[in-house]
Amino acid sequence: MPTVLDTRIQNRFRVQPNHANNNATLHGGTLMKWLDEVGAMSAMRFAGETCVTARVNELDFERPIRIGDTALVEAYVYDSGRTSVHVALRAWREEPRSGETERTTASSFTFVAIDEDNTPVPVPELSAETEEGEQLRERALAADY
Ligand SMILES: CCCCCCCCCCCCCCCC(=O)SCCNC(=O)CCNC(=O)[C@H](O)C(C)(C)COP(=O)(O)OP(=O)(O)OC[C@H]1O[C@@H](n2cnc3c(N)ncnc32)[C@H](O)[C@@H]1OP(=O)(O)O
Repeated sequence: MPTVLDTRIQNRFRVQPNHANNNATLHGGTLMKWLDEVGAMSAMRFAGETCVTARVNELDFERPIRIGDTALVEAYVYDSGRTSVHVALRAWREEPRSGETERTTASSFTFVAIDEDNTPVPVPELSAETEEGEQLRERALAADY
């Protein structure tokens, strides 16, 4: 039975001028793409199957990420259904020299595990196991991803 912490994946992206919007900050669509990529990795680690994005739940752009910052994206599975996988997503801007971070974004995406014919397939049960896993799960269920 996979645990919440087994599914926790972080990735960093260097925010370059070609990622900018007209405000010279990171384009929200680019960030959504990065959230989707890291979220899918987390869902697949949990399911042991290919997963596709079925739904982008609420997505809050709380703070901008500047060009030259590092975008730190974290995903973990906090709930599952028969074939669906619910992934909490958060992003931070990270100052590359100091490592200082500020949370910028919170969301959750729903993925569905599928077979080679694109038919939904069952996923395992999720275990919190540790206190940290339980805290992450509770935070996401309370919608503070
Ligand atoms: C470069 C800069 C440019 C920027 C520009 C912006 C970029 C911004 C990027 C954003 C990122 C977007 C995301 C892209 C990432 C891909 O490109 S992935 C490809 C896009 N996704 C797809 O093509 C999936 C299309 N959908 C499907 O194939 C089918 O609906 C699915 C998901 C396989 C489900 O099949 P189904 O026949 O509906 O299955 P069904 O048995 O009814 O339901 C199965 C389960 O799915 C759940 N489910 C089905 N539909 C949904 C739904 N809509 N919501 C929630 N759950 C659902 C059901 O509740 C059920 O759950 P369980 O009870 O089993 O746990």
